[in-house]
Amino acid sequence: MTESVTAVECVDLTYRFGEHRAVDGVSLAVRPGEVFGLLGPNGAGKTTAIRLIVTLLPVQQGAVRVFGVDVRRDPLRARRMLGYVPQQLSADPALTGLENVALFARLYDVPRRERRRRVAEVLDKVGLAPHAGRLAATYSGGMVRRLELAQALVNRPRLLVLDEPTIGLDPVARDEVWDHIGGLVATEGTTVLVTTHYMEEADQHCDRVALMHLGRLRATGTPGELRAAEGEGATLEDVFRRWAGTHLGAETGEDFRAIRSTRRAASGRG
Ligand SMILES: Nc1ncnc2c1ncn2[C@@H]1O[C@H](COP(=O)(O)OP(=O)(O)OP(=O)(O)O)[C@@H](O)[C@H]1O
Repeated sequence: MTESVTAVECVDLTYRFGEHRAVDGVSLAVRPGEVFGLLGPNGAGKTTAIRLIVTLLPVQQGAVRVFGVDVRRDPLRARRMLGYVPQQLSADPALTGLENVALFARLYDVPRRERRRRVAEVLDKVGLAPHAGRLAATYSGGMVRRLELAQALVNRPRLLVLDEPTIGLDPVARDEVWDHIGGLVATEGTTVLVTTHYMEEADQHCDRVALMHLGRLRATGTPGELRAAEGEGATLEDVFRRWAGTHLGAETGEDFRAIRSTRRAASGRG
């Protein structure tokens, strides 16, 4: 089924921390059922933009609509349609996988009689059913990410918003996370808005991307369009480097404790 309403629409969105414009006149439209990547280096403004979209920061200037709902006017209605996986850890290491997801089912107000089934369903969807009874503290970094995905999915969101979903993961775990994201789009028609600074991943897994630098969108298009405009043989990294004048690094595989410190450092909370 084709939906005509835009999944996420930002119109001249601006957000200031004091005098500093973290997001500066951003306009973008995410289409229903696409995987849209917001790309940029640390400090580009990606997380701030995402937080505005998921209603965790108040819109100061401009507008955000999620499936036509103005998040400033009706944040509760907007929230009901979205699932959000923040960059910071949202899984509790002292709970089992199942308990973590059950907690989110309660937070999202999933009807009591449906909770057990929904929790089992999403754990199965992310491949964690066999490990549901284990403490999250014993999970690998990739399993933690998939658990967080399950937490966000228990609400059956139309829009899934992921902030750096593969940061700190090894290449195999990263592929697994992307496989699950791709599966969701294919089976449920979920719209995905994702931030990343891994250009190769964006190239491979996003339908369209927007490059963000110093609070502004510098280029938007399919990865193929952006590469072609840059010149023959160009990579998305080349496109990005031209706009940002910087290069983006790689990460190695990590476990729960290491990923916590990586994500803390990545979010500036040291
Ligand atoms: N709470 C805050 N107070 C003041 N400035 C902030 C705050 N949060 C972010 N900023 C600043 O706003 C700008 C954008 O930050 P933001 O976290 O949105 O970038 P980002 O692209 O998501 O980077 P990262 O990948 O590191 O999260 C940066 O210059 C940052 O220092």
